[in-house]
Amino acid sequence: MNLIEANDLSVAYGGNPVLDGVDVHVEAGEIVTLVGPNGSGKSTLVKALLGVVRPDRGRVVRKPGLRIGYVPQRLHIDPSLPLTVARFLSLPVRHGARKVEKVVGQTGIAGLEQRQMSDLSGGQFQRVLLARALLTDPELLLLDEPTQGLDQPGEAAFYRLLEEVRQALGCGVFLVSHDLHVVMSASDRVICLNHHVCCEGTPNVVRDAPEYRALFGHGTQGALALYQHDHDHHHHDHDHDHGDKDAG
Ligand SMILES: Nc1ncnc2c1ncn2[C@@H]1O[C@H](COP(=O)(O)OP(=O)(O)OP(=O)(O)O)[C@@H](O)[C@H]1O
Repeated sequence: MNLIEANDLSVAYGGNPVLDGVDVHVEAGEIVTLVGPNGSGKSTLVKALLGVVRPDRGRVVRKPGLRIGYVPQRLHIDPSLPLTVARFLSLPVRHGARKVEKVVGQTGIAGLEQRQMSDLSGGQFQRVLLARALLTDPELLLLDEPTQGLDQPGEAAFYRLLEEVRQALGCGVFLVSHDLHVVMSASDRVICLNHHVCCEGTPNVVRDAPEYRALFGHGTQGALALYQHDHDHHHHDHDHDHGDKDAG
């Protein structure tokens, strides 16, 4: 059963169509990545899934009682406002100490609890946002460009963390990325959006799809290879086919 699905979803702002007949779904335990150029409607789709944007046509169906953990695209915290990580994690709802400790461990932010939010690095900040989203035991994590502003190793580390969380919780993950980089191969499914769904499938299928190439060109292949290489401890030569297929 799908955790969430959008059926024939259309949204227009002031007569400008932003989403046009979009169908997407997320099942339990899968990581689905939404890619698309700037302004293609990715955040609008996330907001529609969250229920904060009302569609003009179509509808969003959630599994009854679905618990969603949301990690926003950005969150500005006034640096003059004293706010420790521990306090931030207790907003808007205070959770039990054991629960907090578990999530803090899961997201690798132990030791940061008494630090000011405004003093955190970009990668630490994103992990804290993820930790807060995890405190509600989400069945679905919705993340809108969670690695914005991180360098490529930071981004790769964040996606590995997401994979671990998915494994540990069995939750579905729906995340937005506009730059692709390392994200694609961490996904079970990639959906390429440009107001409508241009193409979707496994990372490799989408990477090779003409609709995707038309939008993004060929520039991301290197990044995809880099990520795969990163996970592949047996081979250090990734310039060539390993030839395994020809064996026998
Ligand atoms: N509340 C709003 N009122 C009017 N126009 C809006 C509103 N929200 C978004 N838009 C417009 O809708 C279009 C899609 O915006 P959206 O934020 O969904 O795109 P995106 O794919 O997430 O973009 P980016 O990659 O730049 O974050 C843009 O042209 C944007 O200016």
